[in-house]
Amino acid sequence: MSPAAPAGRRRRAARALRSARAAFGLAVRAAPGATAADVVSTVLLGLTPVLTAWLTKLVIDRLTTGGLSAREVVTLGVGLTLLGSTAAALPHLRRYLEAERTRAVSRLVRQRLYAAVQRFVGLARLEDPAFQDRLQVAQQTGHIGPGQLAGNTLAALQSLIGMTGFLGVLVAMSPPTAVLVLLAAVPTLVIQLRLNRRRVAMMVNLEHFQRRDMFFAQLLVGIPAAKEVRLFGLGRYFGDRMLAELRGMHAQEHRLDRREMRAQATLGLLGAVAAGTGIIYTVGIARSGSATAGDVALFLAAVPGVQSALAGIVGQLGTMHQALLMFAHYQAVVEAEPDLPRPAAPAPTPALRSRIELRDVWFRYSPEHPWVLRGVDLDLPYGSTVALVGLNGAGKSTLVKLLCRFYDPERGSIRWEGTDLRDLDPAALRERIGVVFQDFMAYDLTAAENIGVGDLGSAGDRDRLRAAARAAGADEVLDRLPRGYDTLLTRVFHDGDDGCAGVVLSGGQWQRVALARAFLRANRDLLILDEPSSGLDAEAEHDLHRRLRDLRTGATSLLISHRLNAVREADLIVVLDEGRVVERGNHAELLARGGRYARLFALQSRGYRDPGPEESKGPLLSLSDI
Ligand SMILES: Nc1ncnc2c1ncn2[C@@H]1O[C@H](COP(=O)(O)OP(=O)(O)OP(=O)(O)O)[C@@H](O)[C@H]1O
Repeated sequence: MSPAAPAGRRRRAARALRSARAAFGLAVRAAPGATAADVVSTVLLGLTPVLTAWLTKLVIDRLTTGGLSAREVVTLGVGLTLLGSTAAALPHLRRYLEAERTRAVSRLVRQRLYAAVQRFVGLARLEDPAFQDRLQVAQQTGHIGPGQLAGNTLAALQSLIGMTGFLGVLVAMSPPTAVLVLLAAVPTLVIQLRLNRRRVAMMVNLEHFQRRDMFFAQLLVGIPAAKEVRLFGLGRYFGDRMLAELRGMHAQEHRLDRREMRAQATLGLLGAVAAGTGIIYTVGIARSGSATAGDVALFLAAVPGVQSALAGIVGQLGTMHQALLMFAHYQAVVEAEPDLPRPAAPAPTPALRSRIELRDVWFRYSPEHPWVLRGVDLDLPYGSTVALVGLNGAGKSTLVKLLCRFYDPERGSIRWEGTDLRDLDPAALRERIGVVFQDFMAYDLTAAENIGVGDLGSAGDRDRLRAAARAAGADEVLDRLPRGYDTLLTRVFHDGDDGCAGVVLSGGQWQRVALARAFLRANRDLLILDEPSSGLDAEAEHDLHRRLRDLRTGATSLLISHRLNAVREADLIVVLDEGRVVERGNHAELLARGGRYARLFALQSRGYRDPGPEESKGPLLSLSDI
């Protein structure tokens, strides 16, 4: 055996111990009263079978020797009845206490898990598939672990008390049988622990299958994909892919189940042989007169008593081990290092009064990905509107993510009033920014909530919500909804009170709601609009840009748009190509330069005019070119 093996085992044991301590701590903190009451019930329940067997032996011995007085009959009867009542009632009390504890633990664990996820201020961790797998395991099993661990420990304690009592009896009556029964349990314990490790490894491994299975199932039943699934006839295709994932999972489970079944059956056989040997031995000594009938009865109760208690302990240890291994994933998420370094003493984030500077910014999503930004130098001066244009994939939205500090540049720096974003508190920085993301969220909430989440401090102020909606051109649409601003904007949920279904907004209407959300933060220092008008009709777009002009007065804004007409009034237009700034200037300067911007602008404006004789000679692009 290599010297690394014991070290690995020690590390595993130390990790398990740490997880166990954390899990117990959580269970006790979540439900101290229920846990204490459960401990008392457990001790009582553990003592009951041994005391019952002992009283039964006394009854049999007294009966066979003929010395049972009326007083003893009453005493033994009352004792047996009390023990019977305890054995009958306490399991129900324990079930109730366990349910109470499970609920309390579930609340506490979830609260900690989601608080931990919120600590990841960036996006990289959430976009890592391996971390997502772990997060899913933590979500599904983290809340079970501590409760289950406490429950299993108490059950094991109950078995241990019972076993100790019966073992005492066995040792007194037949030490070799006691040793045999104990030895028979050792392989069970070892094999059970090994099987558990395999099961947990399999469960983690299956998580990826499960997420894909859920993904295909969601495509089949969810609303977002319903149109394409029907039109393209994808139901069968996605159904087959879902079943393939399910088959993959079941094949792994099947292999492990078979292995477990074989191991359990062999171990059961071993236990039966040990018990049989012990019984033959005791009946033998009873026949020779060295034991009473009561002793035989007690022995007959003690052997299966020890065995079932041992099996119980091994089973409980197995489940505890499994719960611990699963809980370790929860622990790993809760204790994960922050995804972005946060300064111990963040610099204050001042109001924007001079500029935001990007200096030689290089960025890629990971070392395996290509560079997305390659040495970008850019200034966003206070009070100006900078427009960012470029072809698909040029890196525009990525630059927005860096400005919000969802990621850090790999090289170079972004400075806010001269301070590197890495030295600021991300929350304080984001407080100063209002954004409409290209892939903005459509929340399955009411219209008022959909706007209010833009600034929770103003969410209850209906006048401010209306003003933001008016600025985004959404007020009229929302007013006409069945319940006005209180209408649910979804078909996924209905109003819990009267079952009133929500409504579905059009793409452009949603975009106005998202704009209203950003306008609720309009007093922020930097307003970023990533494709704010892509879904709007021509009239609404014209209207929006007029409003934006008013709103931008005195504010600093970054505008991203493929519609060059929408950015022509910007103070500075920056053309990004494959992560590099290739042109910069105002609209007139860029047109005069006759470069990439001028070509793109000519191309777009040509599309709005009747083609002249030269232009109508042929299409720029036909479907056959694709
Ligand atoms: N989370 C991510 N992980 C890995 N690569 C990404 C991620 N997000 C974007 N990319 C890649 O980065 C490049 C730039 O994407 P980005 O969204 O910044 O382009 P864009 O200029 O905004 O494009 P568009 O005009 O189409 O919105 C693309 O090649 C894209 O595939």
